[in-house]
Amino acid sequence: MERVITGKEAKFIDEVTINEIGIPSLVLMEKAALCVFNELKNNYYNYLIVCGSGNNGADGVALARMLYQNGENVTVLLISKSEGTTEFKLQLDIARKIGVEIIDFVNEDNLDEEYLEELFSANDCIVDAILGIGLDRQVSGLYFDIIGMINECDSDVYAIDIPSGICADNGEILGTCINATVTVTFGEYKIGQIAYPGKKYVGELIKKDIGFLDTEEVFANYESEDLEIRDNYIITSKDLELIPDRIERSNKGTYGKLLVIAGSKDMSGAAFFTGMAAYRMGAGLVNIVTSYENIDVLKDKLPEAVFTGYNDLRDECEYSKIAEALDKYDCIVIGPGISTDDNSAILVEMALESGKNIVIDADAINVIASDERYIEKLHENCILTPHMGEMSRLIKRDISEISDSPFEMATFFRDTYNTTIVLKDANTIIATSRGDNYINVSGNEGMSTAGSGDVLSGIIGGLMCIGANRDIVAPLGVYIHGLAGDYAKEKLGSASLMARDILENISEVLMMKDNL
Ligand SMILES: NC(=O)C1=CN([C@@H]2O[C@H](COP(=O)(O)OP(=O)(O)OC[C@H]3O[C@@H](n4cnc5c(N)ncnc54)[C@H](OP(=O)(O)O)[C@@H]3O)[C@@H](O)[C@H]2O)[C@@H](O)CC1
Ligand SMILES: [K+]
Repeated sequence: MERVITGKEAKFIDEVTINEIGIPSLVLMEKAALCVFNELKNNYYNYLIVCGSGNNGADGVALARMLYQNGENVTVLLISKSEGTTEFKLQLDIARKIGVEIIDFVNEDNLDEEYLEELFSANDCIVDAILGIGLDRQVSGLYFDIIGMINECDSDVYAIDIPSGICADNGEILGTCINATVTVTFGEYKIGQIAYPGKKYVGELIKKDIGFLDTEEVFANYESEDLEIRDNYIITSKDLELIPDRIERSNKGTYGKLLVIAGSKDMSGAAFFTGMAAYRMGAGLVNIVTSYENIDVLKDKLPEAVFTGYNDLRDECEYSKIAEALDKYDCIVIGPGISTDDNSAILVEMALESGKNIVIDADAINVIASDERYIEKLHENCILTPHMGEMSRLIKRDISEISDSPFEMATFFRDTYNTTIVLKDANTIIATSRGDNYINVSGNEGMSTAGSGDVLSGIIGGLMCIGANRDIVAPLGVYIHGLAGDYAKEKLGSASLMARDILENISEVLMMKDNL
């Protein structure tokens, strides 16, 4: 896994590197500018570097100097009214002395909108050095207009560190933002580059090491009074190694027993997808608990499973049959297609009281949302997997409020109920009961299709079942699900992609792990 940091955490790492270790700010800046220069040199005819007057702008001016000294056509456009940081003033002074062409838009009265539009389209590469991680308020006025004009022209746009206007802390767009072709960032990825809506505007994201002190060392050894460090990560393909290996001399008992409580009248598909996904992940034995009428059809589709049927759980004999199964099995998935009737409420209560590792999905979430009694029973071994609608019912907030700040909502829920939550969205946020947060980076738009969520709950259940580390099963499962969807998209395109295709490509992901 790789760390993803907020803008404030990035600033803290800057400060420790500069003030505690003694690496001068200008040395870091020179390296930052050099990294962008190496991406750009000899690739375009004319470069326009649009600069604010913070250190992001200073990076831009340093880059202009490097391009100029490499014999390229480069112009700097200054758009800030303020004098700027010490580094900015110094970079500007050097650039002027060396002979870089500099247009000071704010202080020249004869430059108008038409002039600017011509200037933007005359340059085939525009570099956005307006605002970086120091953005701290809504973008308005001249900055707003200029960002709009840059987005209108056809030139390639390279953003230094982060496209101007995106909040590095959470991906929010503060009024407007640059729509970048490429973003070159320094040190660690920032949340704003990975999380929607910011992610949409980052283009190709390139991360460069410019010599900051190691992040883990900074967070472990230095304290900041006004900064609460959060453990935010992304899962990458290297983490597939965390899927437990098959053992040569083993039997089905080695790979665990999973109870899948899924499906109700007319909803047998959900039980199939969840059970099959768990088997594809390598689960040893899956027992599907479902209403009696589903069993014949499921036996036909998934003969590898065993089945426990029920009709009415107020019947003592049926109740104790489920209680016995709950007792015998290692972990549980509950919810896909179970409906929200009285039987489901009884099943949810029994599952929660078992204290086992449990994935809670779909209608089981709706049952929990319907009565305070259940939400209080959540515990650290639960993984809830709501989509936006289910989350809205769960925490009684509007969907729009949740989708504007999914990160805050997921972490709030985890902090309140000490449970793991997987908030499903274009980039799913996972807040684990251990206190780590993950932003998922795999998957695609084709996966918004019926049954996709059932497959996810089966993958996470399967991972639990084969003994993957409890703290990692949720983010790793979400990543595997997305990757299986990406394999499916490669073969079928996104419009035709169905839940069964995600299922069929789980094995591609596991083979990828074997080839690491
Ligand atoms: N040694 C280092 O530190 C290194 C730093 N590096 C680079 O520095 C960047 C961070 O630099 P930074 O901290 O100076 O902030 P930055 O992003 O330039 O913005 C601050 C300026 O923007 C202004 N401003 C803010 N919001 C605004 C708005 N909505 N609309 C208009 N103006 C707004 C704010 O104005 P003020 O509040 O002063 O009026 C201030 O002038 C980082 O992303 C990386 O590129 C690298 O070189 C590596 C070494
Ligand atoms: K920028």
